[in-house]
Amino acid sequence: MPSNDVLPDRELADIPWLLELTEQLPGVIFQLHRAPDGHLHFPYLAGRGTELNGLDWHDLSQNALPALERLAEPDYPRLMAVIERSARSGTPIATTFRLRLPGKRMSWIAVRAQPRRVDSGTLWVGLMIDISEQMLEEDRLRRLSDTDDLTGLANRRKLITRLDEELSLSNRHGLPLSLMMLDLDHFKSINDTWGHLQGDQVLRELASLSHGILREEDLMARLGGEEFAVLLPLTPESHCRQLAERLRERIAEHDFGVGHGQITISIGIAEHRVGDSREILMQRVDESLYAAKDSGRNRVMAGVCPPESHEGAPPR
Ligand SMILES: Nc1nc2c(ncn2[C@@H]2O[C@H](COP(=O)(O)OP(=O)(O)OP(=O)(O)O)[C@@H](O)[C@H]2O)c(=O)[nH]1
Repeated sequence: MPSNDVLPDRELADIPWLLELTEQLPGVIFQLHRAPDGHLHFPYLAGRGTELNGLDWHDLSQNALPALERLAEPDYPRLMAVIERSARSGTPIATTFRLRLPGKRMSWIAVRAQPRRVDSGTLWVGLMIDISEQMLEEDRLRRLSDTDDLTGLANRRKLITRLDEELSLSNRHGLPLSLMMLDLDHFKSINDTWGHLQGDQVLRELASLSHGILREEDLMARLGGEEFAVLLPLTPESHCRQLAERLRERIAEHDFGVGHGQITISIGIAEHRVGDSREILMQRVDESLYAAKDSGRNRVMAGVCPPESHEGAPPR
């Protein structure tokens, strides 16, 4: 191998050096060939990334299928569509996919490849690199930025993102969608009497208690302070009200360690009206919550109902 790291001349004598270099690459460089009948194979594969258990790279030089069969379920049709599009349009492939190899967790792979038309079909030259660590880190950061530190619930940011998605589904398909906003009653006096740390513990317990009552597809978020919201997809207001009453009761009954019956919540609810914006829905829920506070706390109120039906839960 030459002593410097720049290839001096492209002479035949340099080929062993080049081969050694490619074998050491922390990834895979490849040629992928697609015949007119769709058959795919890798005429050339090199790099340290080829040392993957469970795949025989010699077989892949005849047929790419054993590698494609290792793709994660949704990635297979997507990658095949990307390859087809690239072959048709002559545009490069630039995508990521997940590959499952025996004895290993799912690996995230990034691929870049340039196509070229050849007599026998299409030939890509490209590279693949394992980006699993980077994806894990991105996932961790995304979770952090979506999560409320104290309670582990979603934060306002996450709620807004999910709410916008659900609103668009609801508007498109006329599906019911309800929103609940809940706020601890007289929480300041809990903090003043028991201290902020105990107050924090109450918030955490309230979060886990409520979380246990909700369905998998519901999203509970802490909006800040002692205010929470629950997004309930596919839920009309009548069901939302039942759930809110259950929550309210469960919390009023629970022993938070700060004196029995001291922790109660007020809840405002509203069902989305198709065509309304997110702001309008949130404003309606907010108004319901304030109405619940104004009319005595420890109760559930819905803005669209006449005031007399807004009374708190019937005595138990
Ligand atoms: N322990 C704790 N307290 C918090 C946190 N965030 C906000 N608070 C407290 O929550 C209290 C909210 O007080 P207020 O806005 O007056 O409301 P409230 O006392 O609950 O009264 P109502 O909502 O009108 O029933 C304040 O004492 C805040 O310091 C937190 O993260 N931890």
